[in-house]
Amino acid sequence: MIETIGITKTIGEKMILRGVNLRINQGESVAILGTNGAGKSTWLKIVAGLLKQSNGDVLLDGVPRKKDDYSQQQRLGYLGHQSFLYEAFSPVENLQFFAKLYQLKSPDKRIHQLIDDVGLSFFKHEPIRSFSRGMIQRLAIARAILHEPDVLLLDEPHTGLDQQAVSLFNRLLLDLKAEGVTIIMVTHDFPQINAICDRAVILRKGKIAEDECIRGRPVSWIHSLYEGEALSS
Ligand SMILES: Nc1ncnc2c1ncn2[C@@H]1O[C@H](COP(=O)(O)OP(=O)(O)OP(=O)(O)O)[C@@H](O)[C@H]1O
Repeated sequence: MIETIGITKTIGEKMILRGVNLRINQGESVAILGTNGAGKSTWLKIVAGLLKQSNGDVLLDGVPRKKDDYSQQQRLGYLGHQSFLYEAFSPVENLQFFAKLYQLKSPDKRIHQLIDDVGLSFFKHEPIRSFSRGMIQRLAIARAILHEPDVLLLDEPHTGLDQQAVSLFNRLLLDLKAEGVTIIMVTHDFPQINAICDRAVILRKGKIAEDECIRGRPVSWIHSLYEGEALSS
């Protein structure tokens, strides 16, 4: 379970988050929505431990989140706007490097399987510096789930993916969801929200404006919720 209690974030004069209270249970799949600049990525980075909140608490199964807590870090997979990959390395070498960081035992089979799963097996020994944006994103997805986290924090994960990669990735996410992995996805992509998520949280100006179950709802309803209309209709 992930809980953020009264999270605020101020940078300089700017108050980006204004008291975000959110509880997400293990196995939930939640979309975090909001207009540009609403504070979605900032909130996600705080949960990921990449950014420190100004006030408030982040709890992971009731335990305060600490940046250097290795066992907490091990449970989370984060995919942000930066890939964290090394361009001189091939897909295999990149994943071997991260497997070492996560101290995975005998990771080779999983590395090759994941490269296969994201459709990069043909390029697995080529340095990624010549890869397209979508290919990098495919590998970044593999990197984020390499250590089998039970909470996935995804910031606009479908960006740059072609239709085939979107389908591959969604299938992968749905498999993880079926295994009980928590999925928290910042996105503007309504069809993908509809395909993956059961709950939508809408941030407006650094605060939660809506928090609704969207299971079985059409994309148009989620749109209305986003626009602030659904509850009155
Ligand atoms: N390091 C920083 N210094 C100053 N302002 C920042 C910093 N990081 C974020 N901000 C500001 O905080 C606000 C929220 O940013 P954030 O990236 O969290 O928004 P977002 O909801 O993810 O937006 P988008 O949909 O555009 O990705 C923005 O106005 C942004 O300019």
